[in-house]
Amino acid sequence: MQALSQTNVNRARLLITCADRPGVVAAVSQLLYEQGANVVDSDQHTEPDDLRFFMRLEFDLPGLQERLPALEQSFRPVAERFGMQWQLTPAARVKRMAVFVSKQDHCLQELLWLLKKSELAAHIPLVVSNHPDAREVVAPFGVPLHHVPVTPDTKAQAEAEVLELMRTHQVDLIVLARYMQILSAGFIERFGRPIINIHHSFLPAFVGANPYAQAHARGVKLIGATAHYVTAELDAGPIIDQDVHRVGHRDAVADLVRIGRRVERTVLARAVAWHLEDRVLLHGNKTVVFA
Ligand SMILES: Nc1nc2c(c(=O)[nH]1)N[C@@H](CN(C=O)c1ccc(C(=O)N[C@@H](CCC(=O)O)C(=O)O)cc1)CN2
Repeated sequence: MQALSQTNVNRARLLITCADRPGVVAAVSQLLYEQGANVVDSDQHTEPDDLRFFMRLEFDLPGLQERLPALEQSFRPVAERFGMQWQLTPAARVKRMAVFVSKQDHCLQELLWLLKKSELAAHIPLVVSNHPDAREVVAPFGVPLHHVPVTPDTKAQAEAEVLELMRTHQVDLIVLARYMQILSAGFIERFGRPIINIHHSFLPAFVGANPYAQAHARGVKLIGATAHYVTAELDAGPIIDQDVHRVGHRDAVADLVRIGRRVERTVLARAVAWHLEDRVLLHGNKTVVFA
């Protein structure tokens, strides 16, 4: 069971995806009005290519916690009428986020710092790493680190151990904060919930390992970082956020790595915050982000 944060316990978020047609917005608004809800934020988008409709609403409903089952029950006929995929989430229900890291700890540090400053609406029950280095990073934040070494011969056993940790800690979201192990399709399927990765290049350029070395060899004038959902295909999942920074011929690979760290941690933090606030909707292998 996710913890309830101190945010407005009567606030909820409703995400909707369906085929676009007249009457969708009116039907949703009318239903919420009839249930006594007050809409405080609403955003929508219709994809021109396939006329797919996306909507995100935030609303307040007094006694939300007790009235949620009845609200869901009353919304179902509207969802069925329009063929909606939908998700109704109390804003106070804080997601449980596991962070995975290898040796580069700047993205982990960013997430832990933002959590400490209450700028990230999540609870981090554990950090998982294939190396022990981050133990000193997490200690001041009181977050346990589970060191699960991975070798080609032990990968399956290691993934089974990590999956059990995800289950026992009731993890809703995994964030790969420069975790340098490729997750198997089986792991992704068995976890069955969102996994966000920060790739240290402006995808789709420079997929895979060592993107800064690849970028330097190519003579790029921009380096970047990409936060994306993880799929079985490496660095090919739906992109949530990206950013870039200028570089030049005087910059060695080490300079690209140094400059890139700032971009990586900013992009990952923004993407994770948007996911935690239920602002990211999937559209095939793309996203609609109501930032
Ligand atoms: N199924 C997926 N797993 C992971 C993804 C992904 O998109 N899908 N992203 C990576 C992160 N990553 C780049 O951002 C990345 C990590 C690791 C490698 C790689 O070649 N790793 C080698 C071994 C590395 C080591 O010895 O530590 C490997 O696993 O064979 C490439 C890209 C995280 N996982």
